[in-house]
Amino acid sequence: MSAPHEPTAPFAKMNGLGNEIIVADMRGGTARVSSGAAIALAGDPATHFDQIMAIHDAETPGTDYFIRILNADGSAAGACGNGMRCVVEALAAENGRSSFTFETQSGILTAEVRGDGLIAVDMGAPRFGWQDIPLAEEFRDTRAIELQIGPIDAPVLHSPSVASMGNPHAVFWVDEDVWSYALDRFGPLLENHPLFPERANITIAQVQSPERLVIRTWERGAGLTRACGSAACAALACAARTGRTERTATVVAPGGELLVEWRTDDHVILTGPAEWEFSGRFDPATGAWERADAEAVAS
Ligand SMILES: N[C@@H](CCC[C@H](N)C(=O)O)C(=O)O
Repeated sequence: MSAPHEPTAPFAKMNGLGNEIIVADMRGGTARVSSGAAIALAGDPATHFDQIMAIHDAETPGTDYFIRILNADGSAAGACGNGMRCVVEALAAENGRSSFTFETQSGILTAEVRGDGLIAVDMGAPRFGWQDIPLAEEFRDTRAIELQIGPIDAPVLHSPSVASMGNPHAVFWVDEDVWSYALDRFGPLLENHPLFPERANITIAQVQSPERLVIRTWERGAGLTRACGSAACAALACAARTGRTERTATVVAPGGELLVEWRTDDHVILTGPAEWEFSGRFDPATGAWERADAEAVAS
């Protein structure tokens, strides 16, 4: 670990159901976390993360903070449900508040700490138009688009539903156990398929009952993760839209269970836990970092 250059910013290493998150406190200044810093932190096993959630001062009246989201490859993301829960957990520990209004690249969203300690994030409305996702060509019906992988006459995965939750998602429906698919091999090919001009998060989903979905996700810019909140929301919305499930279901990811509700007002509510691991300070330009003392706990 190299010595950070000044000025440094506080961060907390956290996780949302095993989705590895760094919450970076960038308030009170104009500095941003650079792509290079993100790549450096992701490449260090001690700080490896799937997303950085950078908390900035609010830009729009009526909002509390602006959240910038970076993937492990340094690219920007419009949404991160598990990361938003980590942000809420960190802010609630700091100021005792239980509800927040955030602005992100994809719009305004609200979140609250529930009485049982779980955190509910209003992820907004799913969008299904082909330009919204976006797709490179017109598909009038995005409940099942023409896309497959594997032998042409016996595809391994095919006909995904697609949706935007502020970020692009493709959901492939499977009958077999989700662990029987080589998502580490197919994920990168599908993420970068020419049909997705902004790449896409790739999920395989097995419907176990109208109230239970099992998913695995290859995340755009991060690879295989133990949970992806926006993918859980996209999978539930696509499942309900195609009559596969009810509008409320438990979505099971490798890291555990999330509750997803697609309300009648079109908003998707994602509920689950968030966990603090350790805190430190880092240089947002380079990613050089140091751990806080054992006594200096969550930021
Ligand atoms: N882990 C996230 C999604 C992260 C963003 C994604 N990789 C993208 O680039 O769109 C979640 O919990 O939603």
